This record gives sequence, structure tokens and C-alpha cells, in this order.
Amino acid sequence: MRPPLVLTIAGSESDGAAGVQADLKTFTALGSYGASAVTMVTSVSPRGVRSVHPLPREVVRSQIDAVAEDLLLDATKIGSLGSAAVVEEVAAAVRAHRDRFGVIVLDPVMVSADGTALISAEGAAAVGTSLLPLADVLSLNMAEAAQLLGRPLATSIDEMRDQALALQATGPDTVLITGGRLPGEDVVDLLVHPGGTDLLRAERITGRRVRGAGTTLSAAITAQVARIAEFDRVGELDEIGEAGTADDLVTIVASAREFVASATENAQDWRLTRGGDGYGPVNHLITLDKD
Ligand SMILES: Nc1ncnc2c1ncn2[C@@H]1O[C@H](COP(=O)(O)OP(=O)(O)O)[C@@H](O)[C@H]1O
Ligand SMILES: Cc1ncc(COP(=O)(O)O)c(N)n1
Repeated sequence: MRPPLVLTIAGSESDGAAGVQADLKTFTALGSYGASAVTMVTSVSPRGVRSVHPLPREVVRSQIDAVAEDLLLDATKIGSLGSAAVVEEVAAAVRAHRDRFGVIVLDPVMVSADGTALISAEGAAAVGTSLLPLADVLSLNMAEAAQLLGRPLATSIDEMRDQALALQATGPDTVLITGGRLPGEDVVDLLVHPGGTDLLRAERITGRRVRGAGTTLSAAITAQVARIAEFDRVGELDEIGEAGTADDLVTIVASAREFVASATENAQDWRLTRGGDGYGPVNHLITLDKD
């Protein structure tokens, strides 16, 4: 007997809204056991980012090796990395034992919600050349897609689709571009996968701006992928019906989006700070709420 087992390779974010902290809460809330390899340490409050410290590459490698050599991973999320050296080290670690990481979900974090760069320009370029080819699923926002491709921000769904296809051609089978920044009554995410293209629409939540939605979404996708792997292991795929078929990823992304939407709604009236709240977190623990 073993639970769905998930690794996050990502940065620490001190106020708990995004980064490794949000990943581990999300994995837990969705029933997975979470392990972590910390890539950088950021000092952040709801008012913004104070400092960003990428860790030495060997410190990152040592954590990844310790986890991947001994734990039976079902899925791995790769998030914020900070520097080109860390990007290259993560890519080398994945290449060294590719079969040990399960499904790889890449969320190539570039800029925080307050506009602070979370990776160097060389690091961003290295994500494109070294990590995209290793990812199974790429989950990213419109700004990250534009930066990776060296194109302007998409201004329409057609442009989002073009960008998703261009990214898919670099390696990952499945590409999800989130459309939080595309104006409109609905928020539209675009999913390109081996079976075609799906537009995922949801009502736009108009209250307080949130931080960590993209992080939480990619963590939720990773946790759900791991649950499917676990069902497969114990021979119970039939009991979960649709989610065990080739439509897996469409179903998984739709349920991950619902999780982020209810986590966002639920935290709208949270007040966590001494002063006026800036960007607030989502409530990652929404599934544990018994009321
Ligand atoms: N105002 C909103 N209302 C409802 N869902 C949203 C809203 N903004 C973003 N989302 C959803 O949150 C997820 C992350 O989107 P996005 O904001 O584009 O990413 P990031 O947090 O990386 O900038 C997506 O599934 C998107 O549809
Ligand atoms: C360490 C770290 N990792 C990721 C994010 C992205 O946050 P978002 O989910 O708001 O894009 C962040 N701000 N800090």
C-alpha cells in the first residue's frame, strides 16, 4: 500500500501563497504525499517580493537525487528555478534518471504577481532549451508563454492557440495556457493535447486579486495525475470511469481548475495582514473544510 507520491522542484515563498508551500498544501488537500526539492528562497509578504536567492546548483541536485533515487514517485512538478545554473542542473538530474520522476508537469515561473523577476534572462532561455523537451505537461500563463517564445503577449484565443501549438512542438504533449490576463467576462484557458484543442471557460471572479493561482493549478494537475497513476497501480481505474481513459488530461485539468476556483472564492474575505492586504492567497485547504 502506498499513497500517490509527488515531488515538487520549486522555490520557497515565505508567505505561503505560492511556491513550494502552496504546492505541498495542494498535494495534501488532494490526497497525495508531497516531497520537495527547494531551488531558491524568496522573501515575500502580501505587499510584494523583498528578495530572491537562488540556491547553489549542487544543493538542488542533492535534494532531487535523494528523493528520486529512493522514493517511488508518480509525478513531479517543476516550478520556479531562479537561475540558469539551477535550470541546467534540474534538467541534468531529470535526464540522469528520467524513468524515476513519473509524469513531469512544468510550470515555468518567470515573474511574480507584483512584477518582480523570479528568474534571470539566461535562466528563462535555459528553460526553453533544456527543460521544455523533458516535460510531459506544460502549464503556464500568457506572459510566460510569450516570454518563452519571444513573442508579444497573445491578445486573442487564436493567438493563444498558435502559441500553445508552438510550445507543444518543443516537446510537451500537453500544453495549458491560462488566460487570467485576457480581458473578458469569462476567463478562458486553452488546452492543446494529442487529441486536439479544448477551451476551458469559467466565470471570472472579480473580487480581490489573488497570488498563487497558477502555482496551485499546476500543483493540482500534478496531484491528480498521481492519483490516476495510483488507481492504475491498484487496478481500480474502472471505478473512476472517464478519468482513467485517454481523456485523462482534459478531465484532470477541468477538475484542477474547479479546485482553484473554489479555493479562490473561499479566500475572498480572508484578512491575513496587519495593514491593507495586497494580493491575497487562495485557500489551498478548501477540500478539508468540513462545514
Ligand atoms: N479572475 C479569475 N477568475 C476565475 N479564475 C481565474 C481568474 N484569474 C485566473 N483564473 C484561473 O486561475 C488559473 C491561473 O491563471 P492565471 O491567472 O493566468 O495564472 P498566474 O497565476 O500564473 O498568472 C487559471 O485556471 C485561470 O483560469
Ligand atoms: C517562489 C515562487 N514560485 C512561484 C511563484 C508564482 O506565483 P503565481 O502562481 O502567482 O504565478 C511565486 N510568486 N514565487
